[in-house]
Amino acid sequence: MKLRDLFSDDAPIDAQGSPRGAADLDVGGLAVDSRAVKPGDLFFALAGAKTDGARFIAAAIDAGAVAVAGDHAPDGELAVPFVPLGNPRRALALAAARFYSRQPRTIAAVTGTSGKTSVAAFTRHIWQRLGHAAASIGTIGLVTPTRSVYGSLTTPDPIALHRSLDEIAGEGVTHLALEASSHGLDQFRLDGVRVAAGGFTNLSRDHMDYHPDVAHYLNAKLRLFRDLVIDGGAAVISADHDCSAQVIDAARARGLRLITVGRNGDAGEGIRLIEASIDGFAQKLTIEHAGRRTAVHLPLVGEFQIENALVAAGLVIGAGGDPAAAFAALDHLEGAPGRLDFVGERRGAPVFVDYAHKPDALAKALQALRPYAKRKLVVVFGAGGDRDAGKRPLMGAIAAENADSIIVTDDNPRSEDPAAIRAAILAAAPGAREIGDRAEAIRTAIAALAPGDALLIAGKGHETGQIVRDTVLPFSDHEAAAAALSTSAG
Ligand SMILES: CC(=O)N[C@H]1[C@@H](OP(=O)(O)OP(=O)(O)OC[C@H]2O[C@@H](n3ccc(=O)[nH]c3=O)[C@H](O)[C@@H]2O)O[C@H](CO)[C@@H](O)[C@@H]1O[C@H](C)C(=O)N[C@@H](C)C(=O)N[C@H](CCC(=O)O)C(=O)O
Ligand SMILES: Nc1ncnc2c1ncn2[C@@H]1O[C@H](COP(=O)(O)OP(=O)(O)OP(=O)(O)O)[C@@H](O)[C@H]1O
Ligand SMILES: N[C@H](CCC[C@H](N)C(=O)O)C(=O)O
Ligand SMILES: [Mg+2]
Repeated sequence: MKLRDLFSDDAPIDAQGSPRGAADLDVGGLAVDSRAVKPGDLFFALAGAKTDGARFIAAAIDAGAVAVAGDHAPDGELAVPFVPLGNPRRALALAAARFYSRQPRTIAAVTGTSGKTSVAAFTRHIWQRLGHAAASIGTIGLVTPTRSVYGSLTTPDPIALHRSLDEIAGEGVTHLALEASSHGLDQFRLDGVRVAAGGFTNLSRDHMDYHPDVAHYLNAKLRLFRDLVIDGGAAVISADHDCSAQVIDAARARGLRLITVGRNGDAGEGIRLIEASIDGFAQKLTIEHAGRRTAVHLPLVGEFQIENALVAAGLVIGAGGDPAAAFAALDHLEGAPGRLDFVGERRGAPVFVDYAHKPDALAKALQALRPYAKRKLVVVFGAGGDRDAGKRPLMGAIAAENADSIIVTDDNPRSEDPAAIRAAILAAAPGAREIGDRAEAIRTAIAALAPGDALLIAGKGHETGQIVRDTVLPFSDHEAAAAALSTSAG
């Protein structure tokens, strides 16, 4: 592709010392990491959290970059043309969208502190039931009708993202549900994606190691509605939270089609939850949309899954799906792997694996399981190293308040001292036990289960490794629980 075709008119590529004719240069690929540059690539030098890509321009050119783009030209002469950009991350995403030009024709994206992975999976399930070739991209990777590929980021970087969109569109995927993380939105990773419907679940404390304050965190999420959903698109917003009004205002300001969901959802355009009750490991709901009531049998544990299911149904409707068919599909939803996943029972006490690794999620997961614990509600959890340290005592206090028995263990200590992470949680959870080895913590918890108890193993969900320093040790809560369940007598 020609260099000129990667940029829109607001990126004047012939300016600032670029040699004449640079616009006609053939670009073979895009790169943001000098170590990944291939001959013929355009290298984007991005200022980052840890270092500045401008430091690696020489390395990128040595590796074969035919042009460089960035917000400031480096000192001295460059052997290749330089493209000056006001917002290089956004320009990168838009260039990636031009370079990898195909996208599934219907794309929905969901943001919020908790529930994104679940909503993306549910949206994919509903579309599939409606007969579409549907995929999802997020924390659990890329899932299409034919394959599943694990990815390390919730919202992939723009080059990987647009490459995937182009690839799956080529494979016939017509519908895609995407997770929009606050990092992804803040770093413009999703710009250039044609989002027909945006969803919002909720907002609570997370990522305070990245965002300077909650307002910044919310503003990053609001970019989905302010900047990304296409004109005339839909905004599907859970209406039951303090922050809901701000999200609704942002969507209104854009003139998006508003679909509010939940107990405060609009019973006309939106989806109002009229009533909900637990039915074993499922829930019975009555919802109202367009003045019509529908009974739903949601085959999932956890009140929070109602919010996720309604946002997913709203996204399907907002992207043009038939409401009655979308609601009928809710009776067949499957939870995303590792989200309040029932993995077995000992002496009649159910054991669940869940991905709650932040305060509100832990509270919601424990509250969701309370009805299943006639006797003790037991929780095994830890907190990640090199992540927001402020959430550790909050999670300790939430466990103390919502569980009857607590084992604090390790969850990806990364470069930190695992004992110090545990100590920060334990300080707020008096009486909790400390067992650093996660497999042993799970074994101990399962061995002690008695009839009437319920166990929540929280924090790792679908993960398959324990990150200790630079090493990822194979570890799965599912496997650890299965092993403990099979060896525990009774
Ligand atoms: C803090 C953060 O979000 N960093 C993201 C950011 O990296 P960065 O630009 O800040 O990286 P940097 O290390 O400072 O380097 C600056 C630039 O120099 C370049 N470089 C660096 C070294 C070199 O030798 N050559 C070179 O060219 C880098 O490629 C980069 O372009 O941009 C990169 C490209 O898009 C991302 O891969 C990277 O995600 C890192 C790996 C990450 O761990 N991110 C996590 C925190 C994240 O994004 N999580 C969210 C949320 C998950 C959730 O909600 O739970 C997610 O969407 O996954
Ligand atoms: N709507 C919700 N409200 C509160 N808590 C929720 C909600 N949905 C899920 N959770 C909790 O959050 C955990 C993570 O859920 P999920 O993976 O769907 O969210 P996510 O937003 O993708 O999270 P992450 O940003 O960590 O990928 C669940 O295991 C559960 O404990
Ligand atoms: N995307 C999240 C996942 C956290 C999962 C938890 N197991 C941990 O390691 O803290 C993060 O990287 O912060
Ligand atoms: Mg997720």
